[in-house]
Amino acid sequence: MSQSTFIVAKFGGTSVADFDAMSRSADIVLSHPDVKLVVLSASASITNILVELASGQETARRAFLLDEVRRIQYAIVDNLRSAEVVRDEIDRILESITTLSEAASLATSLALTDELVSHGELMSTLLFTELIREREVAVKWFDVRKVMRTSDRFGSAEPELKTVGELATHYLAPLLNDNLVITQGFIGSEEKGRTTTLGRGGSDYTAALLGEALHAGRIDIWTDVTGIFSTDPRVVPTAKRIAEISFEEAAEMATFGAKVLHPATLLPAVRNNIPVFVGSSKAPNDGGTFVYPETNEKPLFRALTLRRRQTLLTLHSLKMLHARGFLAEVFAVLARHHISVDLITTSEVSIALTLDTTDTSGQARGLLTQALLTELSALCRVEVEEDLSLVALIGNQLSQSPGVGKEVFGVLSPFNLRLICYGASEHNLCFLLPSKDAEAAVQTLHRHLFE
Ligand SMILES: Nc1ncnc2c1ncn2[C@@H]1O[C@H](COP(=O)(O)OP(=O)(O)O)[C@@H](O)[C@H]1O
Ligand SMILES: N[C@@H](CC(=O)OP(=O)(O)O)C(=O)O
Repeated sequence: MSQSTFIVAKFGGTSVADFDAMSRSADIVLSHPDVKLVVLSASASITNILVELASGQETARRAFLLDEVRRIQYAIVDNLRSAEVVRDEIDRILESITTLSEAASLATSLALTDELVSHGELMSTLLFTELIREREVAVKWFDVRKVMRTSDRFGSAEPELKTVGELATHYLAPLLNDNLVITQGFIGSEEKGRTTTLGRGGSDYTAALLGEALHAGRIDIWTDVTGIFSTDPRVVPTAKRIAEISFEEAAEMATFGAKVLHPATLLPAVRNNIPVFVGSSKAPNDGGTFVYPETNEKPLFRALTLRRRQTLLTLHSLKMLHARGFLAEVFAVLARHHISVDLITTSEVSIALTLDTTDTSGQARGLLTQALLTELSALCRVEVEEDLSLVALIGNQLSQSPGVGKEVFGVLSPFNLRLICYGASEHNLCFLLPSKDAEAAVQTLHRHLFE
């Protein structure tokens, strides 16, 4: 397969939310003959419902949630011509969801959660495959777990790249010669065959990983916005679309909370120089954003991102004054608990840090276990502050340009900033503030720097 033409197209939850959305997405696929592989998320809201079921629900709530899943998926089935065949398959999956939800109400586990949650992508892909088949196109449904080999870190499994490459070449590549292939984003399987997931929003990552494994020429991410904007258009409706953006800038945006791309999406693209396109399945003719290895334009201020539900840990130790090894001890504890630190500032007697939650549901609470707090408390006094948000200004040469601090922090003077990181990266300047002020801070900064 030629590297220059083959496209992997990924459609997110809103693009397969209902029959009309699926039909629009099918139109996009069929109008792009170079699209050979389609990666889908679960229909919008299905994953959230399955996550809730997996957390263990009492009978009445369970019945309500199961009805909701059935209602959303049946509404699509009912519009298909060969509804009965697909209905049987969807019914089998619904039965499996019911059984697993009952098990989760007795005892939950991350492995069970991944197994249960994977059913969302299994259903959306079955429905979409049938919809494409009705357009008289040679199409195959493919279970991505056959090739997406991951670690057994349920909930945020890491792909095993070499194996994924080998399995994809063996099982998936041959199918692409004569068929359009529809497969699942987000899910994978570990060595023993148990289902895993790549973390919330992980379908973008799947598309990029499969693009890498199969030497795609482009990865198209179809979502509900017409590209990557200067900030989340839901927060600032006047945000401007970015026509072209570099891998580096887009990766910074994704890492710092621009939900439009999963933070890991660009890793495979960067490794293989595969351009990424982001567009809206609701308005496919309105263009979008191209993400390229490099762009000619490198503006000082590129975009603003907002990441909610951040937790700040402040660790106070009098021992730290003129002492050696305190930071090393703290980081050893965090590493033992598989926690990567996101932002950090230090003073003579304290460390303030936030936890990197980008691979999880976006909430730090699960990371801050009692065992971790107990171990840290043995070293220092621990303070935990929640309900904070992280705002990042993404740009180029930020730390080498005079006046950036004055321009940014001057505008932010009405806000109480809890932590500032500036200087470590030339591509970002970030700060924490109470969540209640976060949108206002983004709106104010956007008005000042981008409008
Ligand atoms: N800078 C940004 N540009 C565009 N969209 C953004 C940005 N930051 C956040 N978003 C949000 O990302 C959403 C799309 O991501 P997501 O909801 O995960 O879509 P999908 O379900 O298609 O994967 C948009 O609706 C938008 O609110
Ligand atoms: N369905 C999964 C995976 C995903 O990527 O979804 P979306 O493309 O709708 O963000 C989730 O909700 O996390």
